[in-house]
Amino acid sequence: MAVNSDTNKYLGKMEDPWKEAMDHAVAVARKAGAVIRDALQNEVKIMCKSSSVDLVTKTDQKVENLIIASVKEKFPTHSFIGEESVAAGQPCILSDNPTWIIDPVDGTTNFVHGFPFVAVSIGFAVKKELEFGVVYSCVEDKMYTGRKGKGAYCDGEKLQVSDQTDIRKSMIISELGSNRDPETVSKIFSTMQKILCIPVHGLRGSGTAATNMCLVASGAVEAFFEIGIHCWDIAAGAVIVTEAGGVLLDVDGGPFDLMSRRMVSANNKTIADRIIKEIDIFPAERDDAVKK
Ligand SMILES: O=P(O)(O)OC[C@@]1(O)O[C@H](CO)[C@@H](O)[C@@H]1O
Ligand SMILES: [Mg+2]
Repeated sequence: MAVNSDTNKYLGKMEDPWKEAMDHAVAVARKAGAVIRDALQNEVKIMCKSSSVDLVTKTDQKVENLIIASVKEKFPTHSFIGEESVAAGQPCILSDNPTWIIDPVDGTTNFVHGFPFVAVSIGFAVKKELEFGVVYSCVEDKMYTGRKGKGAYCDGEKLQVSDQTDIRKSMIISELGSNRDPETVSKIFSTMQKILCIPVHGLRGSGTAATNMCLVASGAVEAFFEIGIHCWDIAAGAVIVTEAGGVLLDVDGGPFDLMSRRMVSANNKTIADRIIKEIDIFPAERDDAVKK
């Protein structure tokens, strides 16, 4: 049967209603990454947000504005949750509307120190369900993508999590975070100590949650866990990990909740459950907590 090009277009859209949005995310993430790379050549002026170790720069704000303006022009009805917009007082509520969840510079501390792991992270959710994720690790120039039901890729190569089920042969990645409350820091260290002493092969941290999740998806590490991350750090990575065959759980073993600021992402449930056994949970206010 002959199919004319209009029908093809229609069928194409039916096959993937968010293809255009995802292609746009990849293009704008690449553009944003080039801005970050350029900025790395210059002296960076540092500002602080919630504390002296919660850093932000003009580049974070410039890149977030660039991404939002470019998406708004193409998809004017869509909603946004962006790290710097939330810091400036915008609400952090995930509605049913198509929503872009953006971390313009994941790894700002790395960025200001020239530590070479910085990512642009763009997740996209519809009816509160994540549809695709794009993480551009811009210093390495690696483009990671995940599309619900269609797999995860890095620069066109299909990603697959590690098949390791033995925690003693595993490499784990986590972060120390930016909370310097001594009680919280000691819980983070005690969790890391217990995991190290299982013993695991190694414990790492890249300084960017989005990159950490891509490392789980690539099979370079078996798991990444953290309490204190935000939805913009992990929305894109969540799709990339699950599409590479991995699992996402809450740190208490319950279902993953994007807005809860707690997550274990792993190659499989055996590894995730083993890590969960060692996590000393501490409180972190939800991203969507109603502000008084
Ligand atoms: O502020 P940024 O640079 O976008 O986020 C960086 C980051 O340190 O914040 C999270 C919470 O600690 C970490 O997992 C993540 O790597
Ligand atoms: Mg971040």
